[in-house]
Amino acid sequence: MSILIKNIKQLVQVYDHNVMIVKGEAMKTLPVLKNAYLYIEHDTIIEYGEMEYCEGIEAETIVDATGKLVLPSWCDSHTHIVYAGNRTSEFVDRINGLSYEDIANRGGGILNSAKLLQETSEEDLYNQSINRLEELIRMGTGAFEIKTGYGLTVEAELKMLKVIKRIKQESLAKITPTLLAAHAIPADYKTKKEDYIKLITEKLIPKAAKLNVSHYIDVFCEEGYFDLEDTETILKAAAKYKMQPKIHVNQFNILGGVGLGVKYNALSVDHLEELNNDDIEALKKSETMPVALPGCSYFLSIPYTPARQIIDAGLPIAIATDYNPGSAPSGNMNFIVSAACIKLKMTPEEAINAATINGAYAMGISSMYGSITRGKKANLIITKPLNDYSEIPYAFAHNPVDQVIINGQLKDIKNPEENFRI
Ligand SMILES: N=CN[C@@H](CCC(=O)O)C(=O)O
Ligand SMILES: [Zn+2]
Repeated sequence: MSILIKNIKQLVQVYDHNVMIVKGEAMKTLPVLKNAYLYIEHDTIIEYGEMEYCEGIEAETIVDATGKLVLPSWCDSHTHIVYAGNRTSEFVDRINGLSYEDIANRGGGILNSAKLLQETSEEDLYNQSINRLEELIRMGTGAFEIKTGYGLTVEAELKMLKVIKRIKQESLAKITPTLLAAHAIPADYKTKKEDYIKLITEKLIPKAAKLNVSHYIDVFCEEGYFDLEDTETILKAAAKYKMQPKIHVNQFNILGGVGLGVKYNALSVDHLEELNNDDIEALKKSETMPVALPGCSYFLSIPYTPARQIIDAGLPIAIATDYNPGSAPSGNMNFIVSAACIKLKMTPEEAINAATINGAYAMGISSMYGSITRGKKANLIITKPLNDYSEIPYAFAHNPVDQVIINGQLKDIKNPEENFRI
């Protein structure tokens, strides 16, 4: 199977060498080829160049992209897309004045989603989750990290892992599973948190490792959830099974989770709505990707991650949706790219770098995803007619996507019958 896309107005994020990460000042650059073609065979980007060099190239499918842009699919490195039902009643409670913390303190929040998930069959959970995922493929996302964390029992966490495994096997999208082993303390363990941590380290992690689905471990390191010591205990237990940390830190309070993540060679530290100089200094000495989640800040009306401080310190940053039922019930990366510009004061170049190559890095897949590079996977967005890539974040809440190519397959996203499964 081969596809030739011709007359591309801007071929965005195009690299001759295999870029893995973009940091600091370099994030201001987004390499673009104007009036270009792109040639794909099977699932792989084979060649690209200016239209004058396209002569003689033949393909089974020809796409005329006159007036349109082509860029790598969004790489969403932080989602909780596998969940049951929703939490609209808490949404209304918050409108009426309760905080996220108030809701959690009265037994709602994550515990609410866990109860629903425990009562939901594996099949139903799979169907709810894959439907959400496919809606997002239509909006341009081609790679997703998916966390467990709404199980809160060994059995329900393993059910989540099995659902993620099935999505990974069946979807054309690239899936990176993460075991969010410690997301909240279940009501039964309220006065015996140590016992719950033992359950995680002695039962859940070994059983999850046996399933061999996830190579990443996550903990919600936060006041009222898991403190620094708990987090370290869990990261140590997971390290025995070679699970690398990707952790929730600094959402509401700074506990030292960034430094701890760096100490355990975290692939990413996510949220960072609160951040201090020690955190910046720790990140400077690391290979860890800071990840901002502007959809969560928007939905909960909490501070936005200080992305300028991070980038101006020479660091990289990725942006992701945090798609979940409690703090960010949207997985629309187009909105996240806009919010990064409007609220985090990132330039369009920085935001697109953060949503593509750096998002891929935060999932450990940037050698194959996140840029238009020969040999990388053909996961692409073909936009509606646009003059420039900066119109993507500018027209916030618009959908710039016209067609997608996912794992080398051209998809008609306007057709409700279109399928995105292998
Ligand atoms: N903060 C921890 N976990 C999710 C929210 C979970 C929920 O409220 O259901 C987050 O990343 O925001
Ligand atoms: Zn999250």
